[in-house]
Amino acid sequence: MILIMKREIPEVSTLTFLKNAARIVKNPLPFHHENFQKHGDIFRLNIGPKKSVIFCRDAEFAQYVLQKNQKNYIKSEIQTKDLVKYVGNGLLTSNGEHWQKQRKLIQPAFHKKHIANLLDTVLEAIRVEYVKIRAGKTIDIFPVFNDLAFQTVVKSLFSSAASQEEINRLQYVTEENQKMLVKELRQPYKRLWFSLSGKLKYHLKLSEESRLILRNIVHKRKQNPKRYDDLLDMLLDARYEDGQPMREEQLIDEILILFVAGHETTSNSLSFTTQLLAQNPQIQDKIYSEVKVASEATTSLMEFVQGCPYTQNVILESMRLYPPAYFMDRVNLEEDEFNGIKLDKGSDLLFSFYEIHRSEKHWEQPLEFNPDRFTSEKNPMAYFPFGAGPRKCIGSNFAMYEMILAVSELILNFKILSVKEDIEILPLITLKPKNAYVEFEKRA
Ligand code: HEM
Repeated sequence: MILIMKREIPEVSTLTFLKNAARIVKNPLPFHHENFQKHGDIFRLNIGPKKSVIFCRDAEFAQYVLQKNQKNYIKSEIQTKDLVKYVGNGLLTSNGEHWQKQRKLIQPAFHKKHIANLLDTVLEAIRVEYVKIRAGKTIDIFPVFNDLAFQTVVKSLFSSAASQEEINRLQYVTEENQKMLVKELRQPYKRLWFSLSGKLKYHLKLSEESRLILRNIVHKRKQNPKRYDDLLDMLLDARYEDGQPMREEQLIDEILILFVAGHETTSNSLSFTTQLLAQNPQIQDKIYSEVKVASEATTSLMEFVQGCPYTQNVILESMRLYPPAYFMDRVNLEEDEFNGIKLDKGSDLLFSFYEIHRSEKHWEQPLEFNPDRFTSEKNPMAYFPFGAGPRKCIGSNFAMYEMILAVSELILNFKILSVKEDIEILPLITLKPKNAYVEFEKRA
């Protein structure tokens, strides 16, 4: 019989939390790091009377919660209540039976064989955005990738059914509402003011406007006998076990969710990757050689992306150091215990993927950018860029193929030059880049 010792969770007091509040609002990661260094891989942060969050950077514990005992863990209200009012109740924002039903229905649309049909559209969208890149000028690369990632999701969903004006408006609303959500989460004491001042109402109206645009696109598609084999066709074809299709408002919720989930994460990751490449010209050369060979040796884009393992490892390594989804929260439905740590029912858990991905326990020289570490696949257990378990990112293959196409197309056409030493981060709902300045030199 293995005897497991009971372990108390070290506590960080409310006073310490309040003393550090200003720097936590600016960037919570150094505060988290200091506490992990002081207390170990788990600590409880008291944030008010009877309110605390348990912070973890234990990969095994994360696997336990997200995979082994996932039935006992649900998402917190940030995603299932706060985000719902803007994007509705779909994959990212629901729990329990409703989530399960939607996941089963939507999963097949993201199968590799369907994504293969979308890759030409994705590459076309990438090329349109890269026309904006001017060689010899210092630019912040984030806005380019931000537009690229939005265009890619919209065009994969609707082919050419949405006008550029509609796409721009959908992007504007998605981004404005995400900014508003950040304000609500970071400044909860202003919630009453947001409501009284009409700010909240304005943002809910924006959501309604998006829904109207999407309803029109869906109606037109339903009347059009032509097949496009885009994501919208897949979602319209999908049937629940009882043979019924998705209700129209549910379909619109899911589309809004794909905008939110698929756009900022990808643009963050591409921005960080580009900055890391700017600092590592020898890695750009290796990508260039691989991509040149793959583009000559393959006949489809699916073959091409699968023929670029080094480029893929560069992106994986970039997401290790800068995971766009840098934390994940869960709440336990019933009391639980893991390795002697007792969790009361309803505990708020927050796993820091940023810390797990940089932990010396799991990674050799963790702060070094070394794509080759993924060749040996030594540490898959401590790597969570797309989450884990049944709620793992449904768009992970789509995102990887899109990013391989984006990086390879960039390197085929340009050398990326470094213009600043450090890579700045802005940890909001996702881990965003800040001042992502680089320069480009056109390849001959
Ligand atoms: C680099 C790009 C991406 C990253 C790092 C990323 C990361 C993640 C993570 C960590 C989760 C799990 C959240 C949780 O369990 O709490 C997730 C879920 C999700 N992602 Fe992604 N994602 C990316 C791109 C995409 C794309 C391109 C799409 C769609 C086009 C997408 C759609 C979704 C959806 C719908 C969910 C919810 C799945 C569910 O709960 O069943 N993601 N993503």
